[in-house]
Amino acid sequence: MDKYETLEIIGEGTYGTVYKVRHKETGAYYAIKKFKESDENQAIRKIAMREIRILKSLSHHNIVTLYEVFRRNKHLYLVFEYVEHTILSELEAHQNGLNPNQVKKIMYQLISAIKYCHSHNIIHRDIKPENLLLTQNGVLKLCDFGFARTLATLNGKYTDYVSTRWYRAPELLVGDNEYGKEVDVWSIGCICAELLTGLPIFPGDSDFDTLRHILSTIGGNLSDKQSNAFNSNPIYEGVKLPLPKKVISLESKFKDFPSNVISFLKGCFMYDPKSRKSCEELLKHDYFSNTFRASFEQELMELFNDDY
Ligand SMILES: Oc1ccc(-c2ccc(-c3cc(Nc4ccc(CNC5CC5)cc4)n[nH]3)cc2)c(O)c1
Repeated sequence: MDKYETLEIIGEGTYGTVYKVRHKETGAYYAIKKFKESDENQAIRKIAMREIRILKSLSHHNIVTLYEVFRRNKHLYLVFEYVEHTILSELEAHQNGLNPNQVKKIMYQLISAIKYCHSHNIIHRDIKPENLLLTQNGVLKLCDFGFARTLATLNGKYTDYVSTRWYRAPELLVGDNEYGKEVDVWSIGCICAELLTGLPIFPGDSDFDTLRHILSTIGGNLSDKQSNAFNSNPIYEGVKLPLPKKVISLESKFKDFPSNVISFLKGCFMYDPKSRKSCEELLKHDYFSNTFRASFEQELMELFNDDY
Protein backbone atom coordinates (compact mmCIF):
# COMPACT_ATOMS: atom_id res chain seq x y z
CA MET A 1 0.00 0.00 0.00
CA ASP A 2 3.08 2.28 0.29
CA LYS A 3 2.88 3.22 -3.39
CA TYR A 4 -0.69 4.45 -2.94
CA GLU A 5 -2.19 7.44 -1.12
CA THR A 6 -5.55 6.45 0.44
CA LEU A 7 -8.17 9.12 -0.36
CA GLU A 8 -11.56 7.84 0.89
CA ILE A 9 -13.69 4.79 1.62
CA ILE A 10 -15.97 4.06 -1.35
CA GLY A 11 -17.50 0.82 -0.19
CA GLU A 12 -17.90 -1.31 2.92
CA GLY A 13 -18.74 -4.99 2.66
CA THR A 14 -19.04 -7.99 4.92
CA TYR A 15 -15.55 -9.17 4.12
CA GLY A 16 -13.71 -6.01 3.25
CA THR A 17 -13.48 -2.30 2.57
CA VAL A 18 -12.95 -0.61 -0.80
CA TYR A 19 -10.81 2.54 -0.86
CA LYS A 20 -10.27 5.16 -3.54
CA VAL A 21 -6.48 5.56 -3.79
CA ARG A 22 -4.03 7.58 -5.88
CA HIS A 23 -0.79 6.06 -7.17
CA LYS A 24 1.95 8.28 -5.71
CA GLU A 25 4.15 8.12 -8.82
CA THR A 26 1.67 8.12 -11.72
CA GLY A 27 -1.16 10.06 -10.04
CA ALA A 28 -3.61 7.47 -11.41
CA TYR A 29 -6.66 6.57 -9.32
CA TYR A 30 -7.53 2.99 -8.35
CA ALA A 31 -10.09 1.22 -6.18
CA ILE A 32 -8.45 -1.10 -3.68
CA LYS A 33 -10.36 -3.74 -1.76
CA LYS A 34 -8.71 -4.67 1.54
CA PHE A 35 -10.01 -7.88 3.06
CA LYS A 36 -10.98 -7.24 6.67
CA GLU A 37 -9.58 -10.25 8.38
CA SER A 38 -6.07 -11.56 8.25
CA ASP A 39 -5.73 -14.16 5.52
CA GLU A 40 -4.67 -16.57 8.28
CA ASN A 41 -8.43 -16.86 8.93
CA GLN A 42 -9.20 -19.93 6.82
CA ALA A 43 -12.82 -18.93 6.16
CA ILE A 44 -11.79 -15.50 4.86
CA ARG A 45 -8.94 -17.04 2.88
CA LYS A 46 -11.41 -19.43 1.18
CA ILE A 47 -13.83 -16.57 0.37
CA ALA A 48 -11.00 -14.37 -0.93
CA MET A 49 -9.57 -17.15 -3.09
CA ARG A 50 -13.02 -17.83 -4.60
CA GLU A 51 -13.54 -14.12 -5.32
CA ILE A 52 -10.06 -13.76 -6.88
CA ARG A 53 -10.58 -16.90 -8.99
CA ILE A 54 -13.85 -15.49 -10.32
CA LEU A 55 -12.35 -12.04 -10.95
CA LYS A 56 -9.32 -13.42 -12.79
CA SER A 57 -11.62 -15.36 -15.13
CA LEU A 58 -13.41 -12.16 -16.22
CA SER A 59 -12.30 -9.84 -19.00
CA HIS A 60 -15.03 -7.66 -20.52
CA HIS A 61 -15.34 -3.95 -21.41
CA ASN A 62 -18.39 -3.66 -19.13
CA ILE A 63 -16.78 -5.28 -16.08
CA VAL A 64 -14.23 -3.44 -13.91
CA THR A 65 -10.68 -4.70 -14.40
CA LEU A 66 -8.70 -6.35 -11.61
CA TYR A 67 -5.12 -5.15 -12.08
CA GLU A 68 -3.21 -6.67 -9.18
CA VAL A 69 -3.49 -8.81 -6.05
CA PHE A 70 -0.98 -8.40 -3.26
CA ARG A 71 -0.57 -9.42 0.38
CA ARG A 72 0.78 -7.12 3.08
CA ASN A 73 0.82 -7.51 6.85
CA LYS A 74 -1.27 -10.71 6.50
CA HIS A 75 -4.02 -8.86 4.64
CA LEU A 76 -5.04 -9.42 1.02
CA TYR A 77 -5.48 -6.43 -1.31
CA LEU A 78 -7.19 -6.31 -4.74
CA VAL A 79 -6.32 -3.38 -7.02
CA PHE A 80 -9.12 -2.46 -9.43
CA GLU A 81 -9.93 0.10 -12.10
CA TYR A 82 -11.43 3.28 -10.58
CA VAL A 83 -14.53 4.74 -12.26
CA GLU A 84 -15.79 8.22 -11.38
CA HIS A 85 -19.55 7.71 -11.07
CA THR A 86 -22.10 5.12 -10.00
CA ILE A 87 -25.62 4.60 -11.33
CA LEU A 88 -26.76 5.31 -7.75
CA SER A 89 -25.32 8.83 -7.98
CA GLU A 90 -26.95 9.23 -11.43
CA LEU A 91 -30.32 8.27 -9.90
CA GLU A 92 -29.76 10.73 -7.06
CA ALA A 93 -29.07 13.44 -9.64
CA HIS A 94 -32.15 12.51 -11.74
CA GLN A 95 -34.92 11.91 -9.21
CA ASN A 96 -37.59 11.43 -11.96
CA GLY A 97 -35.51 8.94 -13.88
CA LEU A 98 -32.86 9.13 -16.57
CA ASN A 99 -33.37 9.95 -20.26
CA PRO A 100 -34.97 6.84 -21.88
CA ASN A 101 -32.24 6.57 -24.55
CA GLN A 102 -29.50 6.78 -21.90
CA VAL A 103 -31.37 4.06 -19.97
CA LYS A 104 -31.40 1.89 -23.08
CA LYS A 105 -27.61 2.32 -23.50
CA ILE A 106 -27.01 1.48 -19.83
CA MET A 107 -29.30 -1.58 -20.00
CA TYR A 108 -27.67 -2.87 -23.19
CA GLN A 109 -24.24 -2.76 -21.52
CA LEU A 110 -25.49 -4.23 -18.23
CA ILE A 111 -27.13 -7.18 -20.00
CA SER A 112 -23.99 -7.66 -22.12
CA ALA A 113 -21.85 -7.82 -18.93
CA ILE A 114 -24.22 -10.28 -17.22
CA LYS A 115 -24.53 -12.39 -20.40
CA TYR A 116 -20.70 -12.64 -20.34
CA CYS A 117 -20.72 -13.67 -16.65
CA HIS A 118 -23.44 -16.28 -17.28
CA SER A 119 -21.53 -17.65 -20.30
CA HIS A 120 -18.65 -18.22 -17.84
CA ASN A 121 -21.03 -19.91 -15.37
CA ILE A 122 -20.81 -16.99 -12.95
CA ILE A 123 -23.85 -15.52 -11.20
CA HIS A 124 -23.25 -11.98 -9.88
CA ARG A 125 -26.08 -12.18 -7.30
CA ASP A 126 -25.89 -8.56 -6.14
CA ILE A 127 -26.82 -6.34 -9.08
CA LYS A 128 -27.88 -2.96 -7.68
CA PRO A 129 -27.28 0.74 -8.57
CA GLU A 130 -24.20 1.09 -6.34
CA ASN A 131 -22.54 -1.87 -8.10
CA LEU A 132 -23.02 -0.29 -11.53
CA LEU A 133 -20.35 2.27 -12.41
CA LEU A 134 -20.47 4.80 -15.24
CA THR A 135 -17.49 6.42 -16.90
CA GLN A 136 -17.51 10.04 -18.13
CA ASN A 137 -18.06 8.61 -21.65
CA GLY A 138 -21.13 6.62 -20.59
CA VAL A 139 -19.45 3.20 -20.47
CA LEU A 140 -21.07 0.98 -17.84
CA LYS A 141 -18.78 -1.10 -15.61
CA LEU A 142 -20.19 -3.87 -13.42
CA CYS A 143 -18.35 -4.23 -10.12
CA ASP A 144 -18.30 -5.96 -6.73
CA PHE A 145 -18.31 -9.70 -7.19
CA GLY A 146 -18.06 -10.16 -3.47
CA PHE A 147 -21.27 -12.22 -3.63
CA ALA A 148 -20.62 -13.82 -7.02
CA ARG A 149 -20.65 -17.59 -7.31
CA THR A 150 -19.89 -20.10 -10.00
CA LEU A 151 -23.02 -21.97 -10.98
CA ALA A 152 -23.39 -24.95 -8.67
CA THR A 153 -23.37 -28.41 -10.19
CA LEU A 154 -26.75 -29.48 -11.56
CA ASN A 155 -28.27 -30.26 -8.22
CA GLY A 156 -25.99 -27.94 -6.36
CA LYS A 157 -27.41 -25.76 -3.62
CA TYR A 158 -26.21 -22.44 -2.32
CA THR A 159 -26.13 -21.95 1.40
CA ASP A 160 -25.40 -18.26 1.91
CA TYR A 161 -27.97 -15.56 1.47
CA VAL A 162 -27.36 -12.85 -1.08
CA SER A 163 -28.17 -9.66 -2.79
CA THR A 164 -29.81 -6.46 -1.70
CA ARG A 165 -33.46 -7.04 -0.92
CA TRP A 166 -35.15 -4.70 -3.46
CA TYR A 167 -33.42 -6.42 -6.39
CA ARG A 168 -33.86 -9.96 -5.06
CA ALA A 169 -35.75 -12.51 -7.16
CA PRO A 170 -38.78 -14.26 -5.56
CA GLU A 171 -36.93 -17.59 -5.31
CA LEU A 172 -34.35 -15.88 -3.09
CA LEU A 173 -36.99 -14.11 -1.00
CA VAL A 174 -38.86 -17.36 -0.23
CA GLY A 175 -35.59 -19.16 0.57
CA ASP A 176 -35.34 -21.57 -2.37
CA ASN A 177 -31.62 -22.30 -2.41
CA GLU A 178 -31.70 -24.16 -5.72
CA TYR A 179 -31.56 -20.94 -7.69
CA GLY A 180 -29.53 -20.08 -10.78
CA LYS A 181 -28.42 -17.26 -13.08
CA GLU A 182 -32.07 -16.21 -13.51
CA VAL A 183 -31.77 -14.26 -10.22
CA ASP A 184 -29.56 -11.78 -12.12
CA VAL A 185 -32.25 -11.34 -14.82
CA TRP A 186 -34.80 -10.38 -12.16
CA SER A 187 -32.38 -7.72 -10.86
CA ILE A 188 -31.87 -6.45 -14.42
CA GLY A 189 -35.63 -5.83 -14.66
CA CYS A 190 -35.59 -3.98 -11.34
CA ILE A 191 -32.72 -1.77 -12.52
CA CYS A 192 -34.48 -0.94 -15.81
CA ALA A 193 -37.71 0.15 -14.09
CA GLU A 194 -35.78 2.22 -11.54
CA LEU A 195 -33.65 3.98 -14.16
CA LEU A 196 -36.80 4.94 -16.09
CA THR A 197 -38.78 6.23 -13.08
CA GLY A 198 -36.11 7.19 -10.55
CA LEU A 199 -37.84 4.97 -7.97
CA PRO A 200 -37.17 1.35 -6.93
CA ILE A 201 -39.97 -0.87 -8.26
CA PHE A 202 -40.15 -3.28 -5.26
CA PRO A 203 -38.89 -1.24 -2.23
CA GLY A 204 -39.71 -3.71 0.52
CA ASP A 205 -38.64 -2.98 4.09
CA SER A 206 -38.23 -6.73 4.64
CA ASP A 207 -38.04 -9.86 2.46
CA PHE A 208 -41.72 -10.49 3.18
CA ASP A 209 -42.64 -6.88 2.31
CA THR A 210 -40.63 -7.10 -0.94
CA LEU A 211 -42.63 -10.24 -1.83
CA ARG A 212 -45.81 -8.26 -1.10
CA HIS A 213 -44.68 -5.49 -3.46
CA ILE A 214 -43.93 -8.05 -6.17
CA LEU A 215 -47.27 -9.87 -5.87
CA SER A 216 -49.14 -6.53 -5.82
CA THR A 217 -47.50 -5.47 -9.07
CA ILE A 218 -46.95 -8.63 -11.09
CA GLY A 219 -50.14 -10.27 -9.81
CA GLY A 220 -50.75 -13.98 -10.34
CA ASN A 221 -49.04 -16.53 -8.12
CA LEU A 222 -45.55 -17.60 -7.23
CA SER A 223 -44.44 -20.85 -8.88
CA ASP A 224 -45.38 -24.04 -7.02
CA LYS A 225 -41.70 -24.53 -6.07
CA GLN A 226 -41.54 -21.02 -4.66
CA SER A 227 -44.83 -21.40 -2.73
CA ASN A 228 -43.58 -24.71 -1.28
CA ALA A 229 -40.25 -23.09 -0.33
CA PHE A 230 -42.11 -20.23 1.41
CA ASN A 231 -44.46 -22.58 3.30
CA SER A 232 -41.57 -24.80 4.46
CA ASN A 233 -39.26 -21.89 5.36
CA PRO A 234 -38.93 -21.71 9.17
CA ILE A 235 -38.44 -17.91 8.86
CA TYR A 236 -42.05 -17.69 7.62
CA GLU A 237 -43.51 -20.24 10.07
CA GLY A 238 -47.12 -19.35 10.83
CA VAL A 239 -47.10 -16.63 8.15
CA LYS A 240 -49.28 -16.81 5.05
CA LEU A 241 -48.09 -15.66 1.62
CA PRO A 242 -49.02 -11.96 1.22
CA LEU A 243 -52.07 -12.15 -1.08
CA PRO A 244 -52.55 -8.62 -2.47
CA LYS A 245 -55.95 -6.99 -1.96
CA LYS A 246 -55.42 -5.09 -5.21
CA VAL A 247 -53.00 -5.68 -8.10
CA ILE A 248 -51.65 -2.57 -9.81
CA SER A 249 -50.23 -4.11 -12.99
CA LEU A 250 -47.07 -2.97 -14.74
CA GLU A 251 -49.23 -1.38 -17.46
CA SER A 252 -51.17 0.61 -14.82
CA LYS A 253 -48.11 1.40 -12.71
CA PHE A 254 -46.13 2.68 -15.72
CA LYS A 255 -48.82 4.20 -17.95
CA ASP A 256 -46.38 6.14 -20.11
CA PHE A 257 -44.05 3.22 -20.76
CA PRO A 258 -44.16 1.98 -24.40
CA SER A 259 -45.50 -1.56 -24.81
CA ASN A 260 -42.06 -2.93 -25.74
CA VAL A 261 -40.70 -1.74 -22.36
CA ILE A 262 -43.58 -3.41 -20.50
CA SER A 263 -42.93 -6.59 -22.51
CA PHE A 264 -39.20 -6.39 -21.65
CA LEU A 265 -39.96 -6.03 -17.93
CA LYS A 266 -42.46 -8.92 -18.02
CA GLY A 267 -39.71 -11.07 -19.54
CA CYS A 268 -37.51 -10.30 -16.52
CA PHE A 269 -40.31 -10.65 -13.94
CA MET A 270 -41.62 -14.14 -14.72
CA TYR A 271 -42.06 -15.90 -11.36
CA ASP A 272 -40.80 -19.23 -12.72
CA PRO A 273 -37.06 -18.75 -13.31
CA LYS A 274 -37.24 -21.18 -16.24
CA SER A 275 -39.77 -18.88 -17.98
CA ARG A 276 -37.67 -15.76 -17.41
CA LYS A 277 -35.83 -14.41 -20.47
CA SER A 278 -32.09 -15.15 -20.70
CA CYS A 279 -29.64 -12.30 -21.25
CA GLU A 280 -29.26 -13.48 -24.85
CA GLU A 281 -33.04 -13.20 -25.37
CA LEU A 282 -33.17 -9.79 -23.63
CA LEU A 283 -30.51 -8.39 -25.98
CA LYS A 284 -32.67 -9.53 -28.94
CA HIS A 285 -35.87 -8.06 -27.43
CA ASP A 286 -37.52 -5.29 -29.44
CA TYR A 287 -36.88 -2.94 -26.53
CA PHE A 288 -33.58 -2.65 -28.42
CA SER A 289 -34.48 -1.84 -32.02
CA ASN A 290 -32.17 -3.06 -34.81
CA THR A 291 -31.29 0.58 -35.54
CA PHE A 292 -30.32 1.16 -31.88
CA ARG A 293 -28.26 -2.06 -31.76
CA ALA A 294 -26.33 -1.21 -34.94
CA SER A 295 -25.59 2.41 -34.00
CA PHE A 296 -24.81 1.73 -30.32
CA GLU A 297 -22.50 -1.20 -31.06
CA GLN A 298 -20.56 1.11 -33.38
CA GLU A 299 -20.48 3.81 -30.65
CA LEU A 300 -19.22 1.27 -28.09
CA MET A 301 -16.46 0.05 -30.43
CA GLU A 302 -15.23 3.64 -30.75
CA LEU A 303 -15.50 4.19 -26.98
CA PHE A 304 -13.63 0.95 -26.23
CA ASN A 305 -10.94 1.80 -28.76
CA ASP A 306 -10.55 5.21 -27.05
CA ASP A 307 -9.80 3.29 -23.84
CA TYR A 308 -6.59 1.95 -25.34
O1 LIG B 1 -14.95 -8.82 -5.73
C1 LIG B 1 -14.90 -7.50 -5.98
C2 LIG B 1 -14.72 -6.59 -4.97
C3 LIG B 1 -14.70 -5.22 -5.26
C4 LIG B 1 -14.86 -4.79 -6.54
C5 LIG B 1 -14.84 -3.35 -6.85
C6 LIG B 1 -14.05 -2.88 -7.89
C7 LIG B 1 -14.04 -1.54 -8.21
C8 LIG B 1 -14.86 -0.67 -7.52
C9 LIG B 1 -14.90 0.73 -7.93
C10 LIG B 1 -15.70 1.72 -7.43
C11 LIG B 1 -15.41 2.87 -8.17
N1 LIG B 1 -15.93 4.12 -8.13
C12 LIG B 1 -16.82 4.69 -7.23
C13 LIG B 1 -17.48 3.96 -6.25
C14 LIG B 1 -18.37 4.61 -5.38
C15 LIG B 1 -18.61 5.96 -5.54
C16 LIG B 1 -19.62 6.62 -4.63
N2 LIG B 1 -18.98 7.63 -3.80
C17 LIG B 1 -18.29 7.03 -2.69
C18 LIG B 1 -18.96 6.99 -1.41
C19 LIG B 1 -17.77 7.95 -1.68
C20 LIG B 1 -17.98 6.67 -6.53
C21 LIG B 1 -17.07 6.02 -7.39
N3 LIG B 1 -14.50 2.55 -9.06
N4 LIG B 1 -14.18 1.26 -8.93
C22 LIG B 1 -15.67 -1.14 -6.49
C23 LIG B 1 -15.67 -2.50 -6.16
C24 LIG B 1 -15.05 -5.70 -7.54
O2 LIG B 1 -15.27 -5.28 -8.80
C25 LIG B 1 -15.07 -7.06 -7.27
